[in-house]
Amino acid sequence: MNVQQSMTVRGKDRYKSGVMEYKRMGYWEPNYEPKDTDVIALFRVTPQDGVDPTEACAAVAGESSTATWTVVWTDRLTAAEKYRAKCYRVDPVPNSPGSYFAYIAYDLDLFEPGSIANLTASIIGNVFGFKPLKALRLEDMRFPVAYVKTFQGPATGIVVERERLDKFGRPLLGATIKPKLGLSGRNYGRVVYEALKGGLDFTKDDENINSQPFMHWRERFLYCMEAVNRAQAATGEIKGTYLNVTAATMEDMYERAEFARELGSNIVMIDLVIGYTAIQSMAKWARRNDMILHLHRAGHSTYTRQRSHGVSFRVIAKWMRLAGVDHIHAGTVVGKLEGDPNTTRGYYDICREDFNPLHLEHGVFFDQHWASLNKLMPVASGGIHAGQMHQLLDLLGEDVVLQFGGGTIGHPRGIQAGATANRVALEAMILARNEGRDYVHEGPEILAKAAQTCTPLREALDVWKDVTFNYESTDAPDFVPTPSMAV
Ligand SMILES: O=C(COP(=O)(O)O)[C@H](O)[C@H](O)COP(=O)(O)O
Ligand SMILES: [Mg+2]
Repeated sequence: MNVQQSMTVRGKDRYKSGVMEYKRMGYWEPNYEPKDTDVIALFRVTPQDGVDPTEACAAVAGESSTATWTVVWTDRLTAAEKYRAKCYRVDPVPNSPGSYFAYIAYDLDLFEPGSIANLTASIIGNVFGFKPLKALRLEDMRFPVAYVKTFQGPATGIVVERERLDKFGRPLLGATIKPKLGLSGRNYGRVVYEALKGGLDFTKDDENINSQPFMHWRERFLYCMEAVNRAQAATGEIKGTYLNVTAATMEDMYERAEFARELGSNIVMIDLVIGYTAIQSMAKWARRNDMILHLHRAGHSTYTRQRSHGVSFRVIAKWMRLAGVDHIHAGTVVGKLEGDPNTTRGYYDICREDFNPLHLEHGVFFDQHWASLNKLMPVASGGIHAGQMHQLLDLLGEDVVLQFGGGTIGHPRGIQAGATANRVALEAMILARNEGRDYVHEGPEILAKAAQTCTPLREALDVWKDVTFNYESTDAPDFVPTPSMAV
């Protein structure tokens, strides 16, 4: 669709004062072959009516690298050709008139090593507010190995997490304490104890539990760790509770994390809303202190959910693997929150594989080597219950934390019973899978059989059997990938 030759103005005309189209300033280079060492970003660009698509895509390259709206002679003091990001390919988005995929290559030297803040200041810095665009979405990114190697990656990783917990061969089980807000420290600790004693591996503070008047953070930490210790003693298993250290300042977060460590916690938690630099700081702290770092993606849906504008969660997942968290909420598919199966599968692969091959059906547009960065444990959380165990295992695999908040605490016979129902459902499903049974199709039967000797499971299945969340996905691709889209 595009003029397939460079339109870059060369010679002395290039630096004459005045406004020049971005595609003529050198930000559209259709013959450019991206180097192995380039960072690549794929944007979905929706230009305003009447704006030439190639110019809009070139502008995205320009505004996310070196350009401003007019020619500046000071470009000549730099290696401008190298530092200019180059849009090298523009494809119309299939079935979506007016939208274009823009592939943009950035020289590695544009980025400070090991800094998500610096990366994002370019890639999502100014450009999302650029007036000639109606909408802009960052769909995917590819990072060269040399760049990946400048990041710490997950502080602990899946392998070491399992070794520390001494739990193998099955998903881990967790629960978010409910109600999210209002419990006193003592009552909160009681919920933690019962959930862990009933059979869960982890409990979790919710995203908005920090240090409110009804329960200051030290109170929460003290009661939660008492609960963990008692549950460990009662069950002989290692247990954990994600103590949310999210706070207003880094100093406060370090203070809270250090107190969690002093009390013997094996895990702390942060929210995505603390920002990339704070996340990287906490990842380094977690590595130094032998702590697992759980990330709740609080806030992400404000910019990940719409197909045409924002940042895809697959990109956030990549940034977070680089940044160095150990757990990341990545969707449930069957639960209450957004999650198209194929797209979610792509997020899980980004967290757990050494190498992600291009897989358009899963929304993965590039090969990505992870250069031995640790693997990141995805967390499935939000409106799930024991009756979905076969689907969860099938869709999400084994290296995942399945978190049932309401699906534990809302059990008719209480929290311990809710936890037991989930643990028994999981163990029954793992046994069936290991015996080679077709557990996906026989799932309901397998659960019913286990429920014959487990009253809590029977009650859980009875109370939640009809609960499903079948809504149309807002994030699933609205196009069918074609082979020509493979780079
Ligand atoms: O409180 C919950 C879930 O509670 P419940 O299990 O009672 O529904 C979590 O904050 C959400 O799962 C976050 O969503 P995501 O994991 O998609 O970020
Ligand atoms: Mg929550």
